[in-house]
Amino acid sequence: SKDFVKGLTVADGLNGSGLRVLIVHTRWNLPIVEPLVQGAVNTMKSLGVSESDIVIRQVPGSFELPFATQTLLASAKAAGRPFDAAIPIGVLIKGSTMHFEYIADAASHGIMRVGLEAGIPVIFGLLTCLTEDQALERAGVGKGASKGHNHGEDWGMGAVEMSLLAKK
Ligand SMILES: O=c1[nH]c(NC[C@H](O)[C@H](O)[C@H](O)CO)c([N+](=O)[O-])c(=O)[nH]1
Repeated sequence: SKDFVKGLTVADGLNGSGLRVLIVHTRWNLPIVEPLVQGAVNTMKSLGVSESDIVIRQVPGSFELPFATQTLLASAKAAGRPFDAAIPIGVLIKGSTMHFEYIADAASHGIMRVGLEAGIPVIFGLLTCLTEDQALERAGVGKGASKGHNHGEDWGMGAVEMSLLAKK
């Protein structure tokens, strides 16, 4: 039976073999970012993507994700080893100032623009949470009994699906 997670169903026939995927993740909120990265990697490997075709790089925070994704996609293409998709991963947790809103807005618009301009699917791997507990649950490491659902898995699946869509 297909996993049904809030409107997300597993697309049929997702074969990721031969795809190259870039993951750029933040060091901010790393204890939550790490399980998200692992969830994306494990899901992509389960869909046939080779571990050696998954390149993982890191940046300080979410505000740096658009630039890093843009420049790494461009340099891989220039080197003749283009990526089929990119998954920028960051966790924004609302603090006591408006910093969160400005970064969340800038990073989300930036990430969207990078994908459209590069013509390469860029998955929205940003958690924008009001509390740390919300973020932990969405990384599948919640403190409650359920532990939540690791959204990194959805992002890995989306990267494979969108790569195949772009190749058709
Ligand atoms: O990834 C994050 N970066 C954050 N700030 C750093 C920002 O992304 C940049 O790295 C920094 O402003 C330097 O450019 C965060 N907060 O400030 O709350 C946050 O929650 N998450």
